[in-house]
Amino acid sequence: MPGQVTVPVVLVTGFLGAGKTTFINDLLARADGRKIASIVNDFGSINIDAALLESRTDEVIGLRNGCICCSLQGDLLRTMKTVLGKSAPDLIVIEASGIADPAGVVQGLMDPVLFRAAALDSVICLVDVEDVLGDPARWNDPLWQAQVRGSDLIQLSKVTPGDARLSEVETRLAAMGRKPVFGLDGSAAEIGDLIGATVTRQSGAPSARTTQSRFATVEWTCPGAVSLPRFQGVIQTLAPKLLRAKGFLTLREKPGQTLLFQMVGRRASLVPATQDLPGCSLVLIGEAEGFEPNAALRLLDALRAG
Ligand SMILES: Nc1nc2c(ncn2[C@@H]2O[C@H](COP(=O)(O)OP(=O)(O)OP(=O)(O)O)[C@@H](O)[C@H]2O)c(=O)[nH]1
Repeated sequence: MPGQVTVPVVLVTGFLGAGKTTFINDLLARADGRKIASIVNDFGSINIDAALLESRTDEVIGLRNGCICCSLQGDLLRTMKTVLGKSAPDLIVIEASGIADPAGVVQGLMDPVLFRAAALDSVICLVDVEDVLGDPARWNDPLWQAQVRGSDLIQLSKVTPGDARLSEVETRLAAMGRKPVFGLDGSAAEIGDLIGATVTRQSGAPSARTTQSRFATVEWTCPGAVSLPRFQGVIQTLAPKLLRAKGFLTLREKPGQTLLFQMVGRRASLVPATQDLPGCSLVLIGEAEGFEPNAALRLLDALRAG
């Protein structure tokens, strides 16, 4: 279309809990008046990431119940067209789920009609330094590798500035051909680092297709409040098999207050949420081999009893 403005698109990828939402929120806080639309793909039907971004972005759309690298590719394209049709943002940021292979998302975004209106500028991958240093097996994880190799830029998260092991992380990422690396000194990539880069892309089949069957997910909601010690007991029981858990909680001990629960590996936090959501809604994810959703649901359901 003559005179059509092409909106830049940034895809944010990275393993479960690597810090994608945190990075996007930080980016939005530094938007300098730019109108940014965010499209967030959570792996479950409860849209936690969309809720976490809502207050910071001009428009946030959650894509649920599937993965945008495969089953939701069509939904992503339709959503992009809707966003472009109604608001003409300055930038579209897409957060892939932590189980997505970015190659599948990139393939969808290369749709020639869409590309004229919204062109993918860069793919940035969040690499959780605590995770790779704490669990060196992550370097050989095929999905993690697909996320790193499928990106143009790397942003490190959970960095302790001055940590002598950072040079090892940098060297290993460089050996995978991944540069530049942001965050070695704790800093974050700017919007200007993410757009305007000319990256040559080729459409092709996604490299890894292990994502859907590899993980098991539990979604649990409860209209009322739960007891904190009993909730902690359930999480402690499940923790060895969990890769990621997140959600909103209401506790009997703190009536009327919504809390945000986050767990990545063995590290958990429970902090006041900025949203006011009644009851509890949680998403738990683990490797299908080892994590039993029905057993987890039974433990969680027992929390309703008091
Ligand atoms: N200390 C520290 N914590 C971080 C950093 N980035 C993220 N976190 C924490 O890590 C947890 C997961 O962060 P998110 O931003 O939700 O991660 P995500 O990649 O969006 O998670 P999924 O979408 O579930 O895959 C949260 O408790 C964050 O507060 C960081 O740079 N430093």
